[in-house]
Order: sequence, then C-alpha cells, then structure tokens
Amino acid sequence: MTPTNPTAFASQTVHVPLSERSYDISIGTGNLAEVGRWITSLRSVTHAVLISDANVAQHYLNPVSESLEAEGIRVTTLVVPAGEPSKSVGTSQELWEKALADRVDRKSIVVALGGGVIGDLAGFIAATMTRGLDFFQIPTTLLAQVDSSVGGKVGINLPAAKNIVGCFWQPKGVLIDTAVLETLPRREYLSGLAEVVKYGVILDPEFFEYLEANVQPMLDRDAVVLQKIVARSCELKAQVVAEDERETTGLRAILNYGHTYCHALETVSGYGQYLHGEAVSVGMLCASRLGEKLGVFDQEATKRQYKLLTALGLPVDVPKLDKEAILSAMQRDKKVEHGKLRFIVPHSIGKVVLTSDIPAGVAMEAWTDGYVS
Ligand SMILES: NC(=O)c1ccc[n+]([C@@H]2O[C@H](COP(=O)([O-])OP(=O)(O)OC[C@H]3O[C@@H](n4cnc5c(N)ncnc54)[C@H](O)[C@@H]3O)[C@@H](O)[C@H]2O)c1
Ligand SMILES: O=C(O)C(=O)C[C@@H](O)[C@H](O)[C@H](O)COP(=O)(O)O
Ligand SMILES: [Zn+2]
Repeated sequence: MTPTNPTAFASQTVHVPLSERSYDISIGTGNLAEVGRWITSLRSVTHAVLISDANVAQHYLNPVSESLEAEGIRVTTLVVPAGEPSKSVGTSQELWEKALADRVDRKSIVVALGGGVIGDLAGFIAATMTRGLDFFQIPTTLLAQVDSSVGGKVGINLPAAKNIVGCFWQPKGVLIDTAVLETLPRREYLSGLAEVVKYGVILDPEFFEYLEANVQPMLDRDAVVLQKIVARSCELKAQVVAEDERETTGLRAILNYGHTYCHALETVSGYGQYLHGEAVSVGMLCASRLGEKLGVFDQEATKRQYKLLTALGLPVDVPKLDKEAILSAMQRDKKVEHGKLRFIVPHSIGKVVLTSDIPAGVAMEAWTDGYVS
C-alpha cells in the first residue's frame, strides 16, 4: 500500500481498501483551502455540517467554510469547547439538536475539522444523525493525522469508561494538510508522536529505527520527516484496518497496544489531565514491563522504547492513583471477553500479540513497577 496517485489535493495518497467503504487519505501541504473542491470531487453536496472546536476554529474555520461555500454548499457551523470533555453525551445531544434545527437531512454531510476529539465526536454524530450521514475527516493534530482520522472508530466517553459508546463509521475521505501542524501547541504535537512510536513497536522495526535516528528533526517538525511519519503511519493503519475493519479477528486490536493502561489512566485521572498520547506513552511502557514479566519481551527492548519516548519529551512514569480504580477501569476495556482481561503484549520491536488469561495481579505489577522511585 505504497502512497500513490498524487492529485491536486495531495502529494501522496494512501488508499484504504474496504470494498464499498473504501476511501483515500490525501496527504499534502497547503491543501486546506481546497476542501470544497476536494469534497465535490468525491460526491455532490448541497449542505455540510462543519464541526470543529474553539481553538481550531480560530485558525481554520473561515478558510474551510469559505472553500465549501465557494462550491455552492450551505454550511452549518457547530463549534464545541476544545478538549476531551467534549466527547460526551451532553455535547452530542447539543450537536444533534443544532443540526436538526438547521435542517439537516439525509443528503447532508458531516465534516470534522480538528483533532481526534472532533473526529471521534463528529463521526459519532454522522453515524447516528438520521441513521447515518456521509462523513469527511480534516485532521488538524499530528495524532489525528497519523491515527484517529483513519479507520472509522468513532464515539464518545462515559465518566466511567473511555470510548465506550460508539460505532464503526468510515469516512468517505481524509484530507491531511501537514502545514496546519505549525500552529499546534508543542505538548499536543508531542502527544501525537506517541502513536507514531506505537506503529514502530507493533509492526515495523525499520520505522522504529528511523524514529530513533530522527528525534531532533521530529522535535523540530521538519517538513520531510513529518511527511514520512504521517504517510508511513497512515499506510500501516490502513493495512491493519483493511484486514480487520471491526476488530473481529483480533488483528486490529494490535493498534490498541498500551491502550488498556492508557484508557484506565485517562479515565481515573479525569479526562483531559493526561493527553491521549501521553497516556499511550505511559501505557506502552506498562505493556512492555508486562511482556518482561510474562517472559516474552526483553528488558533491552523496553529500554529502547523508554529512551525514545523520553527523548521525545513524553511522560513515562506511572502516577500513584487509586489502584482499585485503575484495575476496575481496565476491566471495562473493550478487549475484555467473558470477563477476562486481554492485553497487547510485545514480543519484539515490530511484533505484538493479543494475549488472554493474564492474571490481574501480574497486570497490576507492570503498572506499579512504573511508579517514580
Ligand atoms: N478513533 C481513533 O481511532 C482514535 C485514535 C487515537 C486517538 N483517538 C482519540 O483522539 C483524541 C485525542 O485527539 P487529539 O490528541 O488530536 O486531541 P484534541 O482533538 O483534543 O486536539 C488537541 C488540542 O489541539 C488543538 N488543536 C487541534 N489542531 C490544532 C492546530 N492545527 N493548531 C492549533 N491548535 C490545534 C485542539 O483545539 C485541542 O485543544 C482522544 O479522545 C482519543 O481517544 C481516537
Ligand atoms: O484504531 C484503532 O483500532 C485503535 O485502537 C487506535 C487507538 O490509537 C485509539 O486510541 C482508539 O480510539 C482506541 O480504540 P478503543 O476501541 O480502545 O476505544
Ligand atoms: Zn490511541
């Protein structure tokens, strides 16, 4: 799935082959103002519900809505507060009601302009409003460009469990403009790098080595390195999603590496305390220690991840939260089957295995071993 077929909107295109749900990820620089032409090249549209957050709207709402209007599209603009708490039932209800009040119908489309919060939330609105509207992703964070805008997992949180209400709803297209990352705050940018490291560990040892060799250019947001990490991450995610769209065979679950710990950390600490990528960083190291405890992963490989994540300015230590609360949050993970915890356990850099029957005590040791000494 090498990036191919450059178009006016993209210097690279990654295809996501899913039969009638197939779509392209168009990756370029400076293509945001082409959104209107891009969407109308994919289907005819008369009404778009454009969903964004307050920070992103400040920078990019006008060029995007003007570009849609220039194609004769009526635009309903819905802006929610920035941050994880917006992935909620309350915000969803507001969006459903406002879309309805502005005459949404089954031919309307939903456009997500923002990071993973907006992509997950807007995708959920698209999937549920009038039982399903076409949906387009314009990801504006690194995390959303390398991960959340691809693959169709959409949804919201409940106070007790992350992403617990949602569905699979593939976008009709993903438009990535890496130039928008210039305005992304540093902490948010670093958070996205954690998911990039994840792809190296789960699937691609050469990519992991490339990341180890390019720490400074990554921190500097070097344009060439950015194009490479975005395109490679999208290719890897597209391959996995194409083979196991709905996480039924277990293959797609590898994208959840580190996430059982990560989601427990995000939930118990209160959504928004840890950015998702920060919690992924902490979670991947817990999963690595778990691999060591199970005798399938060696300490040197854990150290390589530790070194890379630290060099990228990501957190690696486990905070001392209520252990019972962490364990019960992990027990609400969507990988749990028949009441049993399942983890993505690394065996080597580039290979991870979905593993069942891990005693809760061992899983918790891998957590507490990460406390700051
Ligand atoms: N669906 C999936 O497959 C998937 C994958 C990974 C993560 N996620 C979800 O994604 C969410 C995290 O996404 P995120 O890290 O993008 O966070 P986010 O959407 O909260 O965006 C981060 C912050 O950056 C701001 N921002 C976004 N783009 C900007 C830009 N270009 N310039 C300036 N500011 C900008 C936003 O306003 C926000 O304050 C979590 O809810 C996580 O669960 C989903
Ligand atoms: O796309 C996937 O599949 C992933 O697991 C990607 C993850 O990075 C992402 O955080 C996802 O939202 C987690 O999904 P969940 O099913 O554990 O809620
Ligand atoms: Zn994630």
